[in-house]
Amino acid sequence: MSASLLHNSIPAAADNTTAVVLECQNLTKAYPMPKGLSYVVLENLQLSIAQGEFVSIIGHSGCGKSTLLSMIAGLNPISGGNILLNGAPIKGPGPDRGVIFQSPSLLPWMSALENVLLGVNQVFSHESKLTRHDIAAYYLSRVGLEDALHKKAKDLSQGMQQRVGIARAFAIKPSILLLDEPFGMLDSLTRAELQDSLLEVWNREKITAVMITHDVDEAIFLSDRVIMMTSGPRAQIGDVLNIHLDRPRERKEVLEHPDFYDYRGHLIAFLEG
Ligand SMILES: Nc1ncnc2c1ncn2[C@@H]1O[C@H](COP(=O)(O)OP(=O)(O)OP(=O)(O)O)[C@@H](O)[C@H]1O
Repeated sequence: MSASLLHNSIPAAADNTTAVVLECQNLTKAYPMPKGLSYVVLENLQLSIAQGEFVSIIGHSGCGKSTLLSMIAGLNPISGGNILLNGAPIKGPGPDRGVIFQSPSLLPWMSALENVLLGVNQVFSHESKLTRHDIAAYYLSRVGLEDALHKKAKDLSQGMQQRVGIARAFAIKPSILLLDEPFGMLDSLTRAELQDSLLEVWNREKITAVMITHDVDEAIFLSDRVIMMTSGPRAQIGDVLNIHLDRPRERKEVLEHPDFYDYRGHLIAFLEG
């Protein structure tokens, strides 16, 4: 198969000269309430994410993080403003967005390979069956599942199922990855292993990513930028922290980096403030 199908040539670092992939302009979301009232979760939120950036979003429970991500995914209608993906307004879900939820929701009776192929077959329908198989198998092997391609999803551990979820999202070669607390249900050891796997495959592809997390260490380890949301209602972006740690990153080096505890202190102070 052609190498271009397996490897993106997206620039490694996002800077001011890099193209904007995602833009939220005056984004507002209000949920209807009884008696004709509405609950304004987000109001006039502005957010711009450059190509190849890995951005995490943190904020208190209920501030509207999942609401924001679900609107970018096209699964939740916006109430005001705009969300532009590669300059075009988002009108609904689409394969240009790879979504990784806390629970991967695989089809339990299908193998790991078949689950990944569901998306690959749709997006690469013009490719041969062999090429589509190779794409799915490649991404499963990148997340450490080369020996589990034919195992049924129902027979995989929770961590392995989430690995399939990661492979499935990367394999469709989306413009942007949307991760909603992807490791929230895993024990701490599995969580660290999955973070390493995600980073390993992300380092090769540098697909623009937006991740919601409650874990400040995870946010620092994975991100170029951490966005801190104020508490709702009418949540906004309260602060932004740029993470200037070299890539590729190793967990031990990040934890021992002299700036790590400053970053951590900054994020925790915001959350406690
Ligand atoms: N479909 C809905 N209808 C009405 N209100 C909703 C709906 N979905 C979410 N909300 C409310 O909007 C607010 C934001 O919810 P959201 O799930 O986006 O927050 P969050 O920051 O992701 O929370 P958490 O960190 O706990 O996952 C909450 O007050 C929630 O109760």
